Amino acid sequence: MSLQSDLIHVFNGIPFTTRSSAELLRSLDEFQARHDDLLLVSYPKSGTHWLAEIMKHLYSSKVSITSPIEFGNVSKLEELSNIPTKRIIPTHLNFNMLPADFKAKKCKAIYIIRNPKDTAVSLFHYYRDNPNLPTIEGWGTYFDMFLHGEVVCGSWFDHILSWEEHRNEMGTLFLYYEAMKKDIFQSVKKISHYLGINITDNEVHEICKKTSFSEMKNNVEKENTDPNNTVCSLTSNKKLIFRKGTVGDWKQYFSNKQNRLFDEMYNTKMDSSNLAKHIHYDN
Ligand SMILES: Nc1ncnc2c1ncn2[C@@H]1O[C@H](COP(=O)(O)OS(=O)(=O)O)[C@@H](OP(=O)(O)O)[C@H]1O
Repeated sequence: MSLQSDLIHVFNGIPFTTRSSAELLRSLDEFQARHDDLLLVSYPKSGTHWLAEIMKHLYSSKVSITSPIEFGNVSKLEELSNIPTKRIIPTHLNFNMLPADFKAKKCKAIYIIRNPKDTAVSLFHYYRDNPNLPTIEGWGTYFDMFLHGEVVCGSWFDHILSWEEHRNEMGTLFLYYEAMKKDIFQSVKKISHYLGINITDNEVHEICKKTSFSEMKNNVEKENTDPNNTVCSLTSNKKLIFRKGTVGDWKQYFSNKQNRLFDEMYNTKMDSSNLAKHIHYDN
């Protein structure tokens, strides 16, 4: 099956939507990072918006949460360079495509990981609802596409492994969606510790309340949508982001055979991964 379509182009072997122009992707390597830039990194549908909302409250108004670095055309990079405050930059980029200056300057990065089975289901719905993504035939066809990395942003496995391989270069903090669902208080404390932000337990409790799934979903209904109001390069429509926000939804979708195929691929690809023992794969 061809990965190319009117909405998708392949760059460095990875499918991107046309919302990330080839010209922009080509010029990423010239991007000037700043020492205090913070990257919020994820494979799509792993909890990026949740993490960004936590950041917004942790820093209050002293930072700019920008649009994703791979979204738009080259003028976007100029816009980013003109931001006067500390920048929090979301991205779905594989480590190998990250602008080199972030690596040279050892910028902090937080990478959020979700059980790939739930990630796959969440991305399936995104494909169905998001006009920026090509039409897919159904769950069965999509499942094979996901497993073989023929979806936007490429292979989940390659994405995770690329960031794990270089984890020490930037001191990347890895967070796990399911651990956040289980104990958001400790997760917020962990993030604030990583960033060196002093925060009281009461303040942490407040952040937990303000960033709950229901609170964030309700807020979307009240907001106007503008082209920059998601932290996902694949859409500007926030209404597409908040679907269920649960753990284990994959069980409603995977057949026994699909589950076996997925487990085989996971075990092969993640065999030498140290992160694998932290991923909530069996939830
Ligand atoms: N606050 C909060 N708590 C728990 N879960 C949450 C929260 N906010 C978003 N979500 C769920 O995260 C999924 C979307 O992931 P992303 O934000 O990474 O999407 S995107 O790739 O940036 O578009 C998507 O998952 P699914 O519901 O399974 O589709 C969202 O519902």
